[in-house]
Amino acid sequence: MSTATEEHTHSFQAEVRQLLDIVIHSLYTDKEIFVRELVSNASDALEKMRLKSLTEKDVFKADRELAIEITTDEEAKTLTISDSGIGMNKDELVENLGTIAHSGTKAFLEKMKEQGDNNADVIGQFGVGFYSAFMAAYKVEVHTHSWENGTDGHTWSSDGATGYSIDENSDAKRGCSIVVYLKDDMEEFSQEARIKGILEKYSNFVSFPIKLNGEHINTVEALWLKSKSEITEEQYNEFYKFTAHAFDDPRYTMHFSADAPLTINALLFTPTENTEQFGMGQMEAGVSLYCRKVLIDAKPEKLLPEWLRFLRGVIDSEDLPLNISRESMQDSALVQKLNGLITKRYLKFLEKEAKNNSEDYLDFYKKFSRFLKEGIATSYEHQAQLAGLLRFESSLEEAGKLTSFAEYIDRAKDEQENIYYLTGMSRDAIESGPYLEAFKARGLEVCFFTEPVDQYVMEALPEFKGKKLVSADRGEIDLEDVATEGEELDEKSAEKLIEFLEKELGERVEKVEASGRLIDSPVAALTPKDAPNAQMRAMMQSMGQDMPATKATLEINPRHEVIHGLAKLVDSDEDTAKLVAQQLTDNALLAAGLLENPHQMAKRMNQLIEKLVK
Ligand SMILES: Nc1ncnc2c1ncn2[C@@H]1O[C@H](COP(=O)(O)OP(=O)(O)OP(=O)(O)O)[C@@H](O)[C@H]1O
Repeated sequence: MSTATEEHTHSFQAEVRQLLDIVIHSLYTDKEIFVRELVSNASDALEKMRLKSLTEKDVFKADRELAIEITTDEEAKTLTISDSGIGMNKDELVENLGTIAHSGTKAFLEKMKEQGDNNADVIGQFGVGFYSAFMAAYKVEVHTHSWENGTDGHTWSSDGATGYSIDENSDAKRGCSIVVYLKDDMEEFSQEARIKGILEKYSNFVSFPIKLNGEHINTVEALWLKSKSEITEEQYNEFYKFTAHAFDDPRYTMHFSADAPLTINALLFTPTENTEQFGMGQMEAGVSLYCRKVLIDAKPEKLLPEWLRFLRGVIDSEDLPLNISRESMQDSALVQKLNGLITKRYLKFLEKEAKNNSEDYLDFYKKFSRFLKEGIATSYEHQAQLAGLLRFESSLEEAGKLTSFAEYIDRAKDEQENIYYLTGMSRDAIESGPYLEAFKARGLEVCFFTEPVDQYVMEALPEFKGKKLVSADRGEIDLEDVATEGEELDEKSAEKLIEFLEKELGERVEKVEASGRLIDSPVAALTPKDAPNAQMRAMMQSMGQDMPATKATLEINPRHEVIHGLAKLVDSDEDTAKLVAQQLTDNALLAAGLLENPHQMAKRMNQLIEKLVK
């Protein structure tokens, strides 16, 4: 049927060869998924065609019906899936079916490499799209003509080994016709009944007619418009996998309708896996916008906030004008309103899940907390709800146990006005730092935040339910004195010591103070109000930003033996006192992550040791 005029052979990109090797040799036990992949691609190509025809006048064979035609041929052992969608020109064939454009597939390969032989699990989490056809095929042909008038038709053909050929094909119709030449043990896919059984699962989600050997087999149904009681879990799962090209089951399925203030039918899926965690690029928005069953935009970017890009599914609103253009839609007040309403509703859903199924929620949180935190740092509107969804370790809970701000408030005394937290590299790092002891001694709980992004997140979050969020390394926190062991340095000696320290330390610190907050440490450096703290500084510096030096307040512990000793040393041996003062300051700045020039420290240490051993 095709007329080959000139033949071109091409090699697959190395990654494609690698991928095909995995697809052909190891693979999914579930062989039939390749049918789903091809039908799903056909459906996408048809949607793109429908949208294109709204704006493009010059379409090749514009009157061709938008449909999918599937034929089985038991004798020839072939399965053919044809669509009248947008098709591909030659460059697009090379780009789409010769390289790996999809960043997810690259991540898939990486993950396969990491896991070695044990890859069945990994495969379950990723799609390999079109290439999955080679699970069943010894050869695949794609006959295609792009929607663009004036371009040529082509046939792409490959055995899935090293490369493919592209020939001109003047008979190619608009769209794609994919012929799968089945391997001997895959002949079942050339039987009509087998294919019919497979298509039953999702053919009704396709909004175009599907014909199997000439017979129309689907009734287009908008699952999201049906009532929950009519839908089985399997239907929800199939719908998710089909429309989102997903390979996991949805973790949460949220299906609701509302009449006021807008008429909405929404079906939102939260995936089981966060593919960004596997080092994939940023996900694209994945909730489609419909108006009365008609697709307006498959991936509208502003329908939901960017930090909800992991959601999949459909939002259908009758209030949208059908003829709205995609560009003006993005910025319309209506879409903004939808955005706000649905985000609130979804966060409420998460709140409920967190309360009723806390184990499952924690699993979700471990994989998806990054998105919630991104939300706190970037959207003021939903901050309060998002803050309630945060989970973290704290000084009053054992290691590994996560808690929330609400639980913190329950445990705190009524009169406590602040929620205290510390950020650091790990729980260990925070616990061995100088800041926690003062809070511990006073029975005050401190939340631990140990991810690098937490610094940004906490800086962006001023309060929770009326309690101020305060970093425990801040100088301005007024902690009441607690009775502790050790005699306090008398007032006169303390004043004298402070005067000595301020003179000796000069520009290195903002000021020196005696405080009641310290328990086990002789000194601590406290970050002044409004100055970026250590983690923030490190982050800004790693991004190439110049940071002015932060001058800390040096607090001394007048009950500590080292301070008593230093006070005496000022009178008896001023040189050594100076060395000790500088060294204590270095120690405090080091613990605070504020030490700019550590080389001096080693030199001074040596001087001190010298004095000690003499
Ligand atoms: N029937 C088709 N009509 C037109 N273009 C197609 C068709 N099938 C595939 N393509 C093109 O080939 C590309 C690669 O397809 P493939 O199934 O490998 O990945 P994908 O659909 O982009 O990603 P995924 O399936 O992982 O979501 C598609 O993005 C699309 O541009």
